[in-house]
Amino acid sequence: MTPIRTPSSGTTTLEPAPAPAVASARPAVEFRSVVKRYGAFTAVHELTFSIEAGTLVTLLGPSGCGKTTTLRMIAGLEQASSGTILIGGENVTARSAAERDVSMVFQSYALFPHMTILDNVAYGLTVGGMAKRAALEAARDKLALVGLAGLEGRLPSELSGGQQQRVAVARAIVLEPRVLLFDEPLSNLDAKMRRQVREDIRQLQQSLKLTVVYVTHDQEEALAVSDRIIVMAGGRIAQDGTPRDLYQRPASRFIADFIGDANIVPALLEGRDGALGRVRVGMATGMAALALPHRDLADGPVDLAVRPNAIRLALSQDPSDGLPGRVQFAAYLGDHMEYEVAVALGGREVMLFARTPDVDAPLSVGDAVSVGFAPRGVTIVPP
Ligand SMILES: Nc1ncnc2c1ncn2[C@@H]1O[C@H](COP(=O)(O)OP(=O)(O)OP(=O)(O)O)[C@@H](O)[C@H]1O
Repeated sequence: MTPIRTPSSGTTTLEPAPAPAVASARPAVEFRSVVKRYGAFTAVHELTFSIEAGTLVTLLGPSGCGKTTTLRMIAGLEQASSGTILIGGENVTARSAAERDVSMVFQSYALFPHMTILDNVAYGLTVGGMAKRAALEAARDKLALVGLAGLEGRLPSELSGGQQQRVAVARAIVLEPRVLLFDEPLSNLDAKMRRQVREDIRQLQQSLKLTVVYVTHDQEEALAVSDRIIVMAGGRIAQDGTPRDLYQRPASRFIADFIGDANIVPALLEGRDGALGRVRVGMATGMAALALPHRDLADGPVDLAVRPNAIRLALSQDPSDGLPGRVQFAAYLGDHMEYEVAVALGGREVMLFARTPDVDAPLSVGDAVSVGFAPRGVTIVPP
């Protein structure tokens, strides 16, 4: 019998253990038109997605978009108002948290303060009926796996935040759940530890082929750890794709701006050749047309998402060199410069945010510049 323990649901005994969270043909998690209402308020609208076993999928979005509610519905800590939730192909919609064979790692770690970390990790196994000795052995193995060999006898208070987070991960994986859930696991760590722990989580997930659903509001973290990202906004999916899809082919202005910074620049799509469209920026200038995927949009005004590092700045007032602009702000950041440059576009002044590697010959506030775009890092965004 396999126990599953979520700090808010207590410890319960489950059905005989199915296979651990390794890859299989069926989706590990499937949502079919799942809705969550709180009274008259709909927090999650008709959500449909599936998560392949052995992958790490992130639910990403701004505060209040419904990602935690979605994660908690996978865990069984919230019940869906309607729709169907499947885990490993089984309909678990009506099952409690204890009956779903999932494990959740919480922001707060939720370790037992009076127990050694070895006992913390072994706890769920012994409660589930495993002999103490075997449970301690399995716990020791998992602690070694997360890099904590030698510290088994310590209390949680004798560990750093990053180490406590690893204990929480060991405690979750020792149960060999079908799906491992992470709720903003790095939010209590400082910037340096965040990077380290996120790399550890990703490596562990890949080496054990774990199925992980991961919630964060931090787009960089999502890009760094995920096989796939489901971006949510207002309780709906705004885009579902690989990190590369989201960055290179954002489905909307919202995604372009949320995944990496983007300048939204008005432009004109004026013809096409195969998949590429001819795009003109700043009609009154000599800037050459860009050849960009037209994404099946009609000719006419379009928005471009221009990444800050795709902006090229040169000291020049010649309009044939690019769009005329003026530096409004400059900051030195060690390995790159950041600028804000005002350009006149589409009859209004647009402020562009640029990042350039040239720290040795920086531009100054007030400099007249010509602004060009490197095609890599520029994409047409659907309205
Ligand atoms: N128990 C509840 N009762 C009423 N409304 C709730 C409840 N739980 C969540 N909500 C609402 O549902 C919406 C989605 O909440 P959720 O916690 O899923 O968002 P989130 O994207 O995880 O945000 P955050 O990053 O701030 O945690 C929010 O508007 C929230 O106020």
